[in-house]
Amino acid sequence: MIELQGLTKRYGDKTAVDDLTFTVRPGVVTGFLGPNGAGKSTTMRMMLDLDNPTSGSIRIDGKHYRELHEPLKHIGALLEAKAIHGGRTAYNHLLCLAQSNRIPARRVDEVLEIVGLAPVAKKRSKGFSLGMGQRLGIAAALLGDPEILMFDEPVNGLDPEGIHWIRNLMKGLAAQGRTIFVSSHLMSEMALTAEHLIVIGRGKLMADTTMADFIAENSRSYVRVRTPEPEKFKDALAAASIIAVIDDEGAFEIEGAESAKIGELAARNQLVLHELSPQQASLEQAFMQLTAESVEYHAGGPAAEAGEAAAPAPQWGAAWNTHTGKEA
Ligand SMILES: Nc1ncnc2c1ncn2[C@@H]1O[C@H](COP(=O)(O)OP(=O)(O)OP(=O)(O)O)[C@@H](O)[C@H]1O
Repeated sequence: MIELQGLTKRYGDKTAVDDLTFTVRPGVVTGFLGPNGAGKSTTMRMMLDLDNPTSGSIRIDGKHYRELHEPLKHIGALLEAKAIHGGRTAYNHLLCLAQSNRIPARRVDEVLEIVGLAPVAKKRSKGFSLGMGQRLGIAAALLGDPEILMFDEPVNGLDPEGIHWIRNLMKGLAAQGRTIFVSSHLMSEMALTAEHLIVIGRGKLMADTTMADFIAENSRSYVRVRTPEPEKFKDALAAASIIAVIDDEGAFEIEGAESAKIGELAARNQLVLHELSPQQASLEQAFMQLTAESVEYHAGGPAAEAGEAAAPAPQWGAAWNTHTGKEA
């Protein structure tokens, strides 16, 4: 479980993360959404102790990251596949991580098997494709067999097979009772993967709810009807006091009535229907609706704010030795 309480991060007078309070629970995939610049990466970096909050706190299974004894055994993360030292073989890369966290070497073979890299374990990661690099990053995240896993944009640049694989991996890990927290810009992918959603905009919490409720609450649902007898259908609707609007294609859009009721109404009036379909917005439409106001830079809008030079970021994992060394 990951618990955020009043988490705030300011860079000068810019508030990147603004008083975030939420809990990421085990057993489900929780999606982390927000427009560009909303503060997702900053939040994830603070969760991994790569950045200090200005105020507020983060608890990983009840403890601060620094209090975790061998953090890799509690929380694993895929931030950027590029962080891998290209000169090493996949096996050696993982072995170094394992050794610095006192994880037995046999676990390296296990994770290579899980991510499907066993056949190329002795190859240098320099020659790896993007998909192989992602798999290696995931192998590193799984190394300590942690109960909590975080993935920042895990499917970026992957082919459909790779996307499918990561989706099933995350769902499988959640089904084992682990806590899975994942950010992605690909709404259609998120809709297939996540059961719960945390949505932020301009650093603030905008939604903390199930996927189904998020879509229902932030979009319009209606029944779409096409008929070759629109005038008669209009009369039938009017007689039943049902209000409809007609779209550009001449189809009826009816809110507040179930499709069964509309179908029965048409049957009673002996009307032919060519379409009778309940319409539910996609996650993307619901997301756009909710976050329209909080998008930092619209297309064609103002350029990035001046003076926002981002400091080079420490890599996650760089401090593993220090932490375990200090507290071992
Ligand atoms: N080191 C830094 N110094 C100054 N400003 C920063 C720094 N890091 C992030 N910011 C600013 O904080 C805000 C949040 O950035 P962050 O990268 O966390 O957003 P994000 O939701 O991950 O965006 P994206 O989806 O584009 O990756 C942005 O306005 C960004 O410019």
